[in-house]
Amino acid sequence: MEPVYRLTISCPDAVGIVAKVSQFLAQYNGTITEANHHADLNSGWFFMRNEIKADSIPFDLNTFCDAFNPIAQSLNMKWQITDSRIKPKVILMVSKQNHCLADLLNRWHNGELDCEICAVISNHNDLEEQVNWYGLHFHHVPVDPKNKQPHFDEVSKLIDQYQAQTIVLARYMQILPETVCKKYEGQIINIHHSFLPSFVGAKPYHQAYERGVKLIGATCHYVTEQLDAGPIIDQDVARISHRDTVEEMVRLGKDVERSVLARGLRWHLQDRVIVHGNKTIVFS
Ligand SMILES: Nc1nc2c(c(=O)[nH]1)N[C@@H](CN(C=O)c1ccc(C(=O)N[C@@H](CCC(=O)O)C(=O)O)cc1)CN2
Repeated sequence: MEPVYRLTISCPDAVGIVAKVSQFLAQYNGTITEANHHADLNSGWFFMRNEIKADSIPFDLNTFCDAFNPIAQSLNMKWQITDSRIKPKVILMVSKQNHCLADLLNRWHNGELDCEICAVISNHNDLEEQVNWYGLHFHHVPVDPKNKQPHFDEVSKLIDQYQAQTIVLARYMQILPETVCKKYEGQIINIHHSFLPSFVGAKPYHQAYERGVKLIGATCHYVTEQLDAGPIIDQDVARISHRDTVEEMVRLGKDVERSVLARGLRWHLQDRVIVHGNKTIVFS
């Protein structure tokens, strides 16, 4: 893949934003290989994502930031620029279900997920052998139902030790405390096994079965302290019928969970997701 810089911008809408950013890049002979914009007329905010050929910019990222800052400040931008050659560090968190973990590990192993998986953390040791097969670190951090805080403290310590920027809850089944959610805001991605906002919380397939739904789904979202209510990155559904037992719904749902989590994570790793309030703009 051609090395690129990924420039993402959010700012109050105004005339000339695209022109000023494009003029800045042209001034330094920057070659734009992908450009996406969105003006949210309801909120009055503007969102941009540019990919720029890394070797077309005559200086490093720190110098780029110094040069771009005056424009960013003049337009009250929230912005970031990353280099596609630097693999994002990812930690996966699981409990007992392995279908999402197995899918992510396989995609990572065959190069579909361009990231560094630093480790897998679990409150159970069921999946240790599967993780070790890939030569990855596995940390079993048990949960004491009477006092969960030591578990969360150890999880936070491991995230910081590995310097992971992204944490993926791949059917990890513990509710993270507000402290953890705030500390890693915008960095924790969850796969919820329903089409949110329907069926929040535990056992959504059982809730759906009792409701008699004709569609089941999965939702990839950022984690906030409010359970299964964070900004949605991606969703999908599958048809079911009265003939399906809840076990069949779970089986059919797993395919949706796997594809939605992989797609949402890939977009996040490519800086294609911008969070604004409790929503996302996804430049897929
Ligand atoms: N703060 C948040 N934590 C978590 C979120 C979230 O959105 N915000 N998503 C969940 C994942 N999840 C559904 O997708 C989910 C996981 C666990 C539970 C739950 O009730 N867990 C029980 C313990 C269950 C057990 O010990 O087996 C609990 O934590 O008390 C509901 C929904 C991940 N965390």
